[in-house]
Amino acid sequence: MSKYKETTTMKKPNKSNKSNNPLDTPPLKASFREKSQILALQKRIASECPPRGHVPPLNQKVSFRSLPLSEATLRGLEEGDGKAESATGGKDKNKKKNVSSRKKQFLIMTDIQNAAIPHALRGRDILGAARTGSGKTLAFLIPLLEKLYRRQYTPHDGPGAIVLSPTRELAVQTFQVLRSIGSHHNFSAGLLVGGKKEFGLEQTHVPKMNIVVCTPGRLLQHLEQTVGLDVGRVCILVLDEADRILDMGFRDQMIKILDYLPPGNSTDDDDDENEGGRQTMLFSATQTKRVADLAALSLYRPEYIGVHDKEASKTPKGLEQSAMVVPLQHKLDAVFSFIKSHLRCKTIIFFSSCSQVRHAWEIFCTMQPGVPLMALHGKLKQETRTKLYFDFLQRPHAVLFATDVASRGLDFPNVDWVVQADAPEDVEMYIHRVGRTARYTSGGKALLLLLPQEEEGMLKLLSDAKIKVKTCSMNPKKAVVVSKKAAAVVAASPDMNLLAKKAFKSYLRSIHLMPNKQVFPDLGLASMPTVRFLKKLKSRDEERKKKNVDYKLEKLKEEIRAERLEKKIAKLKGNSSGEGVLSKQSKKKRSRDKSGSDDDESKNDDGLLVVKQVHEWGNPAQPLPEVHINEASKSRHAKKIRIDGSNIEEDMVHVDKSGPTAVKPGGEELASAKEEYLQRVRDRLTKTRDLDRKEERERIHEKHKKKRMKDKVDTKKPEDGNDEMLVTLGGASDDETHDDVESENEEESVYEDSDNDSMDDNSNASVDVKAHEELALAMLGS
Ligand SMILES: Nc1ncnc2c1ncn2[C@@H]1O[C@H](COP(=O)(O)OP(=O)(O)OP(=O)(O)O)[C@@H](O)[C@H]1O
Repeated sequence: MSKYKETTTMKKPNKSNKSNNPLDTPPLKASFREKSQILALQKRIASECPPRGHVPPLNQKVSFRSLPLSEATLRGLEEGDGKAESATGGKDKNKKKNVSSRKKQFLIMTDIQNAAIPHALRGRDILGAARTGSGKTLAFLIPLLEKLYRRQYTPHDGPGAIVLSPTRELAVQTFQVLRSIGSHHNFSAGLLVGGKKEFGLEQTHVPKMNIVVCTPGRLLQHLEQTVGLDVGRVCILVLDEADRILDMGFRDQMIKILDYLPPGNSTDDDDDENEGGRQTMLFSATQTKRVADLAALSLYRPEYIGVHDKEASKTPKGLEQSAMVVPLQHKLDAVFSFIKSHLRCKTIIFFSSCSQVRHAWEIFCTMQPGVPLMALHGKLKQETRTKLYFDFLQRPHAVLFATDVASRGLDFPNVDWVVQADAPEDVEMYIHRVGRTARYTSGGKALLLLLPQEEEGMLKLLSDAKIKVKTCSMNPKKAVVVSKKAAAVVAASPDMNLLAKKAFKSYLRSIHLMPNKQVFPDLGLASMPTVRFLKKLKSRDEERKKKNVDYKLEKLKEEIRAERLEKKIAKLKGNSSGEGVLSKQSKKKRSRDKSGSDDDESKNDDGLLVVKQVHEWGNPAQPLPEVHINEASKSRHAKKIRIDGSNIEEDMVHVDKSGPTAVKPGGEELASAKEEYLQRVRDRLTKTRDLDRKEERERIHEKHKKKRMKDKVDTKKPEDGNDEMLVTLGGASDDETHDDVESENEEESVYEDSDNDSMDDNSNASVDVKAHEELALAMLGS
């Protein structure tokens, strides 16, 4: 595939930045064969182009070969996309041999491609809308490549096309598809996303990139700061997920960016070769008013292509959608129950904020559900984000906790389930989130968790938008309660405690900020009740903590043992009744404690730790199984209680393995026996703790060792040196330039420098996903 070709002849900057003069077009460098192919393509485009406003019927199954496309693009499409390999999780030992057979080939156009590409080839501006997973990426990348090809751009000609993506991951993915289908073109392409430190290095490469795939912020940074960047020849601009670009507050940046670029199409002359101006294409699965605003800013007589507008549903055909009502306090239970009963699935779980994602991920990691857990959100370092993205891409089974940073455009193969733990803020967000599954022709399932308050409003909103959602409820046989364990985890660590509070606050904030108050009613949040709500949860939290500590039970056990011992001692002393060894006061206390525990039990039955009978949460009739707390944590917990002596009664008889100690309450004997006993317990616990710590250290050491080994293989440099931020998509690769590249690659080992944010205990990830590594490397830059 691609070999590097350093573009050494830099074009002089065009100060005006508005070069639209046809005379200013790049000199003709193509071979005679190419020139005649281009002429033939131009003729075909002119004669075969559909009239304005034409949208072909659906399900036409038209082949790419029937379009006036260059041989280079057709070959790229037919050779396909290496991403399909990842579906195996890279576990196939014969991978190298089977690569071509497993590559996803693009032979037949999807509906949006069939409808949009012919108009786009003619140079018309496009406002494209089609369901998620319907192939919009190729619908804009193919015309883009073709335009540069017909205009004979070479790596020396600088930027000719820009693709803007709202998120970094989406930009990476688009870049990946571009490299795959553009592998027979001789264009230079680059990926510019924020969060990387190599801005200076990027600056040297940007002016040489024919195709720039980027996020708006980073592009603007370059437009403003990179000397020598001439965007005067940009003849095609794509805004992927256009509505989101505006959503995210990119609007001002977009206006500035447009100001740098050549003006858009402005002529009615329907001939692309006349170079009327910059062609602009906007794509999204959800067209909103904002996109229309943007269209007004940058599109001229756009062709509106909404291929699924007349369809019964706005979501993919193969998608099964359901919703389940879950009270807030059972949300984690519901999510964990879901994970436990879908261990062999690939699942994305959406939360509304970074801290909620972190919180759920941290808590569930401690419970080791038996499937790799990952967390993707905007507060991670870019390197970590990229690694996670590729890690999840290649895994056959995993759970990804994510914010909406993963809701748009990402095309993870074989996602079985999308769970929305927090309701989306609007229908558009719902559509994009569920659209991470059931992509192209595959099926998928989506589950929406709703608070009782949200149920009515959200379901109405969805049905108004022609989205069919079945309501369902939890099967109690599959439900588990994690509240106790979660409370223990939170109680055990101040960091977790802080995170839990943060997660809850940001959840409240997100609900409070929800624009649609009919769907997200007060929840006690509009004014004062916010505090009430928080208070409520605090007390619940404390309850959970107490229950989890379970010190009363421990105390009771201790007392029973002591009572037995007391009897034995009394027997030895000839006091058969045993009276007086264990004080009446103590007995009273014990019975009080017993009744207290019973009370606690009944409280449990009433609320948090039970779910309703079949299909309902909160019914006291049927207690749910609790999540297994592993032995290590149990013993650690017990130690904690006893080391600080909190559960040891003043006036009690104690016993340990080394033998009974009879003590009289209040006496000197009692004091010294107690002290002795405590000392023994302390010693024993210290020993066990040391042992536990050692084991834990060894476990972590082992985990890091595995990770290091994995990283070592992962970071093997690609043979053809694809870890550049500037790549030539395909074509020429003479020895001279290759040598240059080899030496450059020697310096590049960014990926080696893995951070320690391993998101996943299971580190036996496949190491053989070169295509993805290459992109990760490209993204990380040099
Ligand atoms: N013509 C085609 N033949 C076979 N597979 C295709 C074709 N076009 C696209 N695909 C595949 O369909 C999947 C979805 O494509 P893509 O990511 O472009 O969808 P999208 O419409 O952009 O989705 P979203 O709205 O979520 O961004 C990808 O895996 C892609 O490889």
